[in-house]
Amino acid sequence: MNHPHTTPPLDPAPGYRIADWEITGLIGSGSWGSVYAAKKVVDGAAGGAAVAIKLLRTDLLTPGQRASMEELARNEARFSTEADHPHLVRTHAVVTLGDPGRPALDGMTALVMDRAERSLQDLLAAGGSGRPLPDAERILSGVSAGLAHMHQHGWIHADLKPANILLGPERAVWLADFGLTVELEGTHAYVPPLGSLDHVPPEWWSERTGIHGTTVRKTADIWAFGVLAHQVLTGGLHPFPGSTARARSLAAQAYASGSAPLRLEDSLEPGWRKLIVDCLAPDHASRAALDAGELSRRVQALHVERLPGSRYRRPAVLLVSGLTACAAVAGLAVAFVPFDDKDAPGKPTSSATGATLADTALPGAIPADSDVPVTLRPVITDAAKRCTDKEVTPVLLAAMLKAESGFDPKASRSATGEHGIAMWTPAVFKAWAVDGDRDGDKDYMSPPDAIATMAVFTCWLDQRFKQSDLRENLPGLIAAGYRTSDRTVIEAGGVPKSVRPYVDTVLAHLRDYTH
Ligand SMILES: Nc1ncnc2c1ncn2[C@@H]1O[C@H](COP(=O)(O)OP(=O)(O)OP(=O)(O)O)[C@@H](O)[C@H]1O
Repeated sequence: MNHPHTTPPLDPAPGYRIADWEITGLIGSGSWGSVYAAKKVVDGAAGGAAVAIKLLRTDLLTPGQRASMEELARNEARFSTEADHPHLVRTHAVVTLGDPGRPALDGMTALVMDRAERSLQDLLAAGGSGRPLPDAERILSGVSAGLAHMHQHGWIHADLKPANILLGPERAVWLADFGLTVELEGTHAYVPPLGSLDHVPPEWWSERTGIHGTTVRKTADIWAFGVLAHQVLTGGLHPFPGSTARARSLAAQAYASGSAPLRLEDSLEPGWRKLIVDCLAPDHASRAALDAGELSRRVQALHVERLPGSRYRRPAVLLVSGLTACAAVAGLAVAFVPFDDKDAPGKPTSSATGATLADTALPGAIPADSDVPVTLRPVITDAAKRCTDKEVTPVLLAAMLKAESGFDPKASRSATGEHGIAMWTPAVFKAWAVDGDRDGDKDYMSPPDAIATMAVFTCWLDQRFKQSDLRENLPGLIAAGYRTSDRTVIEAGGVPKSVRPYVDTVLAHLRDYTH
């Protein structure tokens, strides 16, 4: 952020305890706080899960700065605790320090978060420029999914930049730093006049700053994403020329006013170039055509991951009429696109399995001789691609669907209010719903919607368990979490007794599909 200063660390020494955690060292300092490495205290010693603790300070400030900084601290605490998505950093606790003996710390807010290994900024700083980061598309895919979730809930991040993207264990990608996050009031909200010069949209400079602050709209995040995507795909190059942030922002304003063209790096692939051009539409109105949900869908479609040891590229989740193999399921067409380096798009699908050759090479692919209905196979395979975590595979989803409903799209358990092929309860489905067939609505009785939503939810469960240091028998834990809840499994420290028979059934199906 473009803040007046970076605060000196507060230096709570290693060994200092904050609620159930013990500080082990300083990670770094930002504009209004410092972040410390810490560990959970277990049996009196700091031997538990690793976390990061951000101490938000409001000392060292003039009274004028203090008011807006206190608001930022409140914001950060509020949005951090409400954020609940695999691509938003998770906050375990917000603690107000009570330490009258240390006035510098007394009354300070501490956010206890999942600990990242590095930020995207660190990764960009370490790499040479001109080449995409090794994991560029996967990172952008996570960022766009997190952003879509925020916008869907009416929040604007308002400070999207590489320093605020954290990269965690197990290849996690988290949006972080919710200090400037705001909730929409109608079509816009107000933030204090802060933000990274390199990532604010050109209209930011001409928006009035009133008593509420500066106007910010969702399209500001879309612009910031465009800048960030350009940086990630070119090893750090900003889309606008200039050796200082001020010069680059002037170049962006010249482009927005029509006096200079947009010149993106030649090396960008056409699909990405088009997406970045759309994100960097010169004004709010033209940028508003692209909402974060659509942005995320386009990014997922461009996210083509190379599988180690495979000559195939992982198929993107994409609708391309004319190139698709369609499977009619419950009267709905599900499209899916094979990708291969050498072969032309539209590579034939195997009519026996409904899956592409590339798909059968995917880890966890549904075997040709299984009892999974042929029409469902591409739907399940497609759904599994929504999750980049290796545990969520087509065979795991298939095993769960078999245990849930025996693959019956009309299944229903009225006693528990569970319906459809994935046995969703409508309220839970609503919270996670994905439009799997992209027909404009999300329906738990529609197999593509129900299965895509199952994939996204199981992906989140998988990440929740890994973050809670539950790593053994993840397929079993995922099945248990699906039948109960993430919290029940985490509190039980494994598969709860009540769902053991169900989990055993899922694991038996999984074995059938993998042996
Ligand atoms: N959850 C986390 N896990 C590990 N490191 C973190 C975590 N959150 C922040 N950090 C790191 O701590 C340092 C300080 O972060 P902080 O958010 O306070 O400031 P910043 O983002 O660098 O700057 P500013 O707040 O001014 O934008 C950064 O290096 C950041 O990458």
